[in-house]
Amino acid sequence: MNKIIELKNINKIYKTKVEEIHVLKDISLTFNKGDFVSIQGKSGSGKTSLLNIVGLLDEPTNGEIIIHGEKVDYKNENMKNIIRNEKIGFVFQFHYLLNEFTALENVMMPSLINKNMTHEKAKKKAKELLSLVNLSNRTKHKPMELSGGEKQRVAIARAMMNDPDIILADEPTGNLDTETSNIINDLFIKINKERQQSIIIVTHSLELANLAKYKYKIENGKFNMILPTIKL
Ligand SMILES: Nc1ncnc2c1ncn2[C@@H]1O[C@H](COP(=O)(O)OP(=O)(O)OP(=O)(O)O)[C@@H](O)[C@H]1O
Repeated sequence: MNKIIELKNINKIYKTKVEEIHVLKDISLTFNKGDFVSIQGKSGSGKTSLLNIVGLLDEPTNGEIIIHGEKVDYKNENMKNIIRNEKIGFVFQFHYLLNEFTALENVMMPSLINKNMTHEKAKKKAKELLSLVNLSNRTKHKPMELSGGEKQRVAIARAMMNDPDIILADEPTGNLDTETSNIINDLFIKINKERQQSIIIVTHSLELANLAKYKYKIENGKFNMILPTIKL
């Protein structure tokens, strides 16, 4: 198996003026290449906290993260930026597309920031990704001219621009109706199957969670695998 991300004894404690909230308690987990993982849990259980730690958007209070066999050094901003830009794609509940740019330019953005390919190559690749998410007919539209589901599909295409090993999605269908959510769900399955990209999804949607190969639930700061029900 090909380990992509390992979490070792991760704790997250938020300290406010009035209290300390111990959100994640000694969590150890491994994500492998091609894994499709869903994370469920009650509101406030720590799902986003965990995803932010996996995506290096936040630091754990203690514990280690190892990415491709290399321990993350939180003091090393350069290392964190490289991992965030090259190895991880993010999809959030809100699309965070830039309103002044077209769908095509939004998808190209990560590679323009990374400067890892020519403008022409980036354009070609962004077009291919928009075709993958069935939006070839919307490349010149700006976010205001797209529906909610279309915006989210552009955001997914953008997350894939740098060929990340892993896509982290936080409530990606949270703002969408059932029909549009199903389109997005199918898209995640397609990406995972055809491109072998690992996907970790935080969701309240049972439908989406149930598509995953590995299902977890966070309860009282602990991570528990939901085992398949065996019919006798
Ligand atoms: N920066 C912070 N400072 C203090 N407390 C925080 C901070 N961020 C999150 N928390 C608290 O940590 C807990 C976990 O938050 P988190 O956002 O991870 O939950 P969640 O499971 O994603 O919730 P939801 O499903 O509602 O989005 C919550 O009780 C929240 O109030």
